[in-house]
Amino acid sequence: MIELADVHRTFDTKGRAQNGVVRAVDGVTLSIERGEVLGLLGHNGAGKTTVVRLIAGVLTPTKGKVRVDGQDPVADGVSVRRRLGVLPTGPFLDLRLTARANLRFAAELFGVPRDGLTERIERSLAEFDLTDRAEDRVEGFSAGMRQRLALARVLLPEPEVLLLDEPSAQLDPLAVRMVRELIARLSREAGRTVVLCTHDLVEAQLLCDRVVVLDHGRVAAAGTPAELSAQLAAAAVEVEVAREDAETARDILAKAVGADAIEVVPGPNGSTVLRGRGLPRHQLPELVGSLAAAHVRIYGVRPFEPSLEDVYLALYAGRPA
Ligand SMILES: Nc1ncnc2c1ncn2[C@@H]1O[C@H](COP(=O)(O)OP(=O)(O)OP(=O)(O)O)[C@@H](O)[C@H]1O
Repeated sequence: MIELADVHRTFDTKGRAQNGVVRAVDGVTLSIERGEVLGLLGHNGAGKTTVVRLIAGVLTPTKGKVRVDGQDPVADGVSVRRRLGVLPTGPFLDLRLTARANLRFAAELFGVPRDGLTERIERSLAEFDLTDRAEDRVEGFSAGMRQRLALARVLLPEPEVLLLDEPSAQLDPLAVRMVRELIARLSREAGRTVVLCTHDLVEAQLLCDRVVVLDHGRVAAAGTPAELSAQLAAAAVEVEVAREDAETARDILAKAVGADAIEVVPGPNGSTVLRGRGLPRHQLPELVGSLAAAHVRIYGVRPFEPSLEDVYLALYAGRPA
């Protein structure tokens, strides 16, 4: 339903970047299915927001094609925007208006039917825990309250596609959980398509069906979190041993995976955890046998499943930000 085909977007700058041109998006091809939650990851300046702005039709590609349900977000802007809910990173609320008035204004702007609108606004205020502050001007709101109101505003017209640029930035842990549950519910129950820009890898792992990692405007990796883990961060084993036996255990593990593939971290209750990358599963019993034969006190042996964070770090290892 959302297609980007070899999309480029450059910006002219006054001399600081190469030849005065920034390649914000540099040949991105990707498609996002209906009902999918797609995570856009990448360092600061990787091109995430630019991709979102291209899908929203706020920017025109320098080259390539963007389509939302077959329509061009720039040429068919009105029709495409009717289906999109965009949460930008910057402020877009009217600070002089109250929370309730901001929602009323948005409803008018997006042509939300008047029938049942008052109830809908009250429900939305309650859902985002803003009922008590509904008559206060937004200029007096904390960053987290503004973000909650911004989300309420985006969701009011019930858009089919949500483009969310860092939705949980600035939120306290409770609000973060609320927003994550909301996103999960919107995709699961309401079948909404969500494009989620985030720096939070736990959030991406939790919510996204698929993630795309951007690096200098290009797709550096794409797939489900599980696929990326399998491709990019080798499976490993974690062995928890008594601290005094860590040296012996390390030598034994090194014979199996090589000294460079071992990471040593403090474990619980004063123990030591040795993480060995790339140990084939069938060698695990032999490893445990060798450790036991050397009288290493073993407190635990577990396979280590790489998280999206490990994938991300593996992907960016040794590269400049
Ligand atoms: N309007 C603009 N004018 C000039 N350069 C721009 C403009 N918008 C984006 N850029 C540049 O394009 C590159 C990509 O920016 P973008 O905002 O898409 O990155 P991002 O991945 O969203 O970063 P962040 O994680 O910091 O939000 C950056 O080098 C940025 O400076």
